[in-house]
Amino acid sequence: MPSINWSQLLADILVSRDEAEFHSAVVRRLADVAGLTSAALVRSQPPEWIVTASAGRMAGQLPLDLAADALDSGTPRQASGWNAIPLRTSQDNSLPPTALLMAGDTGVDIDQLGPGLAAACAVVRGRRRDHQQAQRLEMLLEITHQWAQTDNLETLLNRMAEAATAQFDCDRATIFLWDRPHKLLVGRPALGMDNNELRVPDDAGVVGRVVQSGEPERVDRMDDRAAIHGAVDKETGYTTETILCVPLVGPQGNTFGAFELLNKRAGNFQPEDLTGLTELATYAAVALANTQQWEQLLERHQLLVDEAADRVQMIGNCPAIEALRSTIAKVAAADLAVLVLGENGTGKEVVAQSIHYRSPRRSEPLIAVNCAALTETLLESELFGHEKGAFTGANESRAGKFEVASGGTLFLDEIGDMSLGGQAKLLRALEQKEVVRVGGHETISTDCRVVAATNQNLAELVREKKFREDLYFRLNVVTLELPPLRERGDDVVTLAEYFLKQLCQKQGRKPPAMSAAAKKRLVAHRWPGNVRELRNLMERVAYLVSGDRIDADDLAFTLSPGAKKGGGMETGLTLSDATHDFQVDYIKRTIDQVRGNVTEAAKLLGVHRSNLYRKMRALGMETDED
Ligand SMILES: Nc1ncnc2c1ncn2[C@@H]1O[C@H](COP(=O)(O)OP(=O)(O)OP(=O)(O)O)[C@@H](O)[C@H]1O
Repeated sequence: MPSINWSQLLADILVSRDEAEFHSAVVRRLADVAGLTSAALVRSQPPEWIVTASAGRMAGQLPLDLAADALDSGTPRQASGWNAIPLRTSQDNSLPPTALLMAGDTGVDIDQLGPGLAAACAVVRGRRRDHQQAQRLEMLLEITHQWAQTDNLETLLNRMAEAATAQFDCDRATIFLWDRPHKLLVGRPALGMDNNELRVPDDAGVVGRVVQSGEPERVDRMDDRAAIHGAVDKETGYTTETILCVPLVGPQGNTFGAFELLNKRAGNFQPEDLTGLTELATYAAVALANTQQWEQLLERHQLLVDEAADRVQMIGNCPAIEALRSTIAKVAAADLAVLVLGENGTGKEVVAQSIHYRSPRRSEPLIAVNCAALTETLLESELFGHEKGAFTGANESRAGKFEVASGGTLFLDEIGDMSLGGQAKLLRALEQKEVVRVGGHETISTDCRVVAATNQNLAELVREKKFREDLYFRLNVVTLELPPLRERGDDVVTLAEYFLKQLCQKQGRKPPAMSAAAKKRLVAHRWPGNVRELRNLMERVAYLVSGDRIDADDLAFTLSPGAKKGGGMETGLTLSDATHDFQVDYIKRTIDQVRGNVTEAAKLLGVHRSNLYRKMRALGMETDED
């Protein structure tokens, strides 16, 4: 009596990697049974039949009607020497409708064979599902990691579509975002559409129903075409045959869009595709929410950048300033190192800001460092950063200005005051585009454009060997020179009126008008403190002059030490103005004498440090406390 070797079939279950392999093993084993001429496994996938495995002599066509009969009735059928046995199991309803067809005198107990094989198929299928599940999770992890690094919505949507078409073996994928106020679903990517974007009413077709109901939907090949919103196919010339669509649900449980797959490459979308896409959509929803927040942040940042850029204005129409403005416009985009020369207070920092905000680096930081204010050791830590414990007081690691300004612009003010040791380190950082934090070992790449400035004659310093020649050439690719204010003619008045307007606006009042005599006096002054001095004067005037007119007498100038060189103190001042000017001048000279050390200056002047600050403020002088 021929019989099936069940122990061999058991071994087949163990070694088969998937159902297809197991089906082949089954029909091979059956063909070995004496008396059997042919065996085949067939699966019904309307409108077609798929022969998943066959063995033996295939005389003529397989009796597929008989197989259909057996599947419909759920019991074995016999006709014209063929047996059709439905593979069904009571435990697993997810088995696709499959039947075993056998020809010849089987002698096999067919009542036992159907449920036995079905159970074995279910085991193989289950194992395959577990394997796929593990693979899917692995892939999901990889995909979501990639998504987490994407901060641009467009790129993210494209990546999601790519990942989904590959994972679900389908032709297209589209992510729809719901524009509720306009009752629209905006789908991207959308091949064949303008801007790669699709706009459909939010109640149209499968995707419309999915967002409205919050429930997934599936359309198979044989389903009613009416379910599909035909207008899009008409426009793109594409034929949609199968669809799988799931809602995108936000963190508050709100549906904000849908994830749609089109045209599974083989057959219809399967239940496991639905599970997989639902899972993928959960992660997609999180990534999309993050990106949108990120984009909002970027937009806000951009607004701040625009605001900061608008505030930088280089006022003045004299030929030198006009020429400077046009050179800045040319060099800003070129990413070249720029050296800005000019006396104190002429606007060197304004030039650095103008360059930065006109350059492609404008959205990145602009960082200013005053090289004169720091000792060599402090400067090194300021520029390159330090690691925790690198020196006494380094309680925490800190990034240096080179790191912070990476991508943006580093403004090195008073570069002429940098020590030779500091210059050597700066040169290395500029050449290698790398820094090492003080007390650290790791090299950190930086990419910042350097704009340096000084009020000293750098070429002279190079000749005197106080400034490195190689650094001078590295910083000095383009030189911009700011003229002193006394050489800018009527720009003094333009600037004075600009500052006055700005300062009065802050106080919420109309700026007072300047008399002709006041303007004349402004133009005649030598302005040793340049634009800064003018600004300070206007600040005082804006606070002290309450009327709507400024006269020459209202302008009590603050003479800085440099003014002496220009011919001494002005005459024609009231005694009170002259006393004021003398005090300002004397304090400034004393502070300069001790290189900016206010405590030392206070000692020389015989006053307490805090009293000196108070006096300076009363005189309208700038203090380093401001
Ligand atoms: N052309 C200008 N238009 C408008 N404001 C200006 C102009 N030039 C200078 N200022 C203003 O004058 C003040 C001093 O300018 P800034 O700090 O740029 O000068 P600086 O040359 O860098 O000075 P220092 O040499 O002391 O560092 C700032 O308040 C600046 O905004």
